[in-house]
Amino acid sequence: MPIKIPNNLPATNILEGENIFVMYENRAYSQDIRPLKILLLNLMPTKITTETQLLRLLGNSPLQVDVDFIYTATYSPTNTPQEHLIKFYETFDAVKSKKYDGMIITGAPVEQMPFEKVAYWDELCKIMEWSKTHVYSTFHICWGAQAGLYYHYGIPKHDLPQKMFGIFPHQKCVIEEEKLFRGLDDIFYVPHSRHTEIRREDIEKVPAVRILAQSAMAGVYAVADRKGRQIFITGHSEYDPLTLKAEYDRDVAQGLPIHVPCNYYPNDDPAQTPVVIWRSTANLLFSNWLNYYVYQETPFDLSRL
Ligand SMILES: CC(=O)SCCNC(=O)CCNC(=O)[C@H](O)C(C)(C)COP(=O)(O)OP(=O)(O)OC[C@H]1O[C@@H](n2cnc3c(N)ncnc32)[C@H](O)[C@@H]1OP(=O)(O)O
Ligand SMILES: N[C@@H](CCO)C(=O)O
Repeated sequence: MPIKIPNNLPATNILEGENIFVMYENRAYSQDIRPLKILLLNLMPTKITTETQLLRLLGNSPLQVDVDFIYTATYSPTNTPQEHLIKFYETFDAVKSKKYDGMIITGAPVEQMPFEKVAYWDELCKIMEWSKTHVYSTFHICWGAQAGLYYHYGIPKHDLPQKMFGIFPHQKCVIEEEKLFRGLDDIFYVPHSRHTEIRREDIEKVPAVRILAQSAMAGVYAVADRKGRQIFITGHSEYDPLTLKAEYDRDVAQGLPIHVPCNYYPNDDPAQTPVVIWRSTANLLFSNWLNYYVYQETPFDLSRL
């Protein structure tokens, strides 16, 4: 939330110089407040787990948030109980006449397929096109980010020689104070779990987007368009303490080539309990997005979007 201070307090200049968000009295008096409308396009096979993880982070805010859930009409999820989808989810057709302050497009375990081979690719393209006129800011996660960068900007994904798997240190790579990372430490940690990557050199060819943060080990982390209406995040800040363990144990049980997740278990020993070093980053990332990129920028009257 912004700090509301008298119009001519000396601290105003100092805080504005640090890019701390200050709201003048006269704007505060005229600011209308209403609940935020967020759409969650859940492409994960673990839909209930993912909903819970994302709602936990969206709930860490004084803002009221109304969430609608959608899944794909052109691909029927096999791992989520039908009753759950019927009770809590809609498809795009049911929501496409509405407008939203924010949308989240999740990851999906389809990154090793060409985009066009994914069963719901055409539907996802329609949703991403619609998001440009019906959503103020869209937050894309992992494969959702790769899909968005490819659809909107033609940026390709590339196979990695081995899975990017573990908790990696990151740094912002823009000079100015970036609102998405406000309050984060100079080095912050994020889980990654993917077989593909997007590359700096491909992104730098597209003037409409810029890289906001990266990791020396895990590569590009955060990309955004110039207005912050599209955010693309390659990691999984929302993951629970034991999500990487579940993925690791699953792959070991199936005899797949998998290494112990980096920086996760004490002494890299899978018998020990992982130590969470990414939770505070996750909470700040989502509350910063909700506050600075959604709440402060979206029109009060969404029909004017
Ligand atoms: C890069 C990222 O975004 S990472 C995010 C993805 N992370 C995860 O999915 C982690 C959790 N997932 C898992 O552990 C596993 O996928 C499991 C255990 C849930 C299921 O694994 P399996 O039984 O081996 O695979 P299964 O054949 O059921 O397909 C898994 C998922 O792949 C996706 N999928 C597979 N083929 C297709 C396809 N042709 N088109 C679209 N989606 C597909 C679906 O999401 C499917 O799950 P769903 O039907 O419930 O939506
Ligand atoms: N995080 C995913 C990667 C596959 O897209 C998994 O381990 O299942």
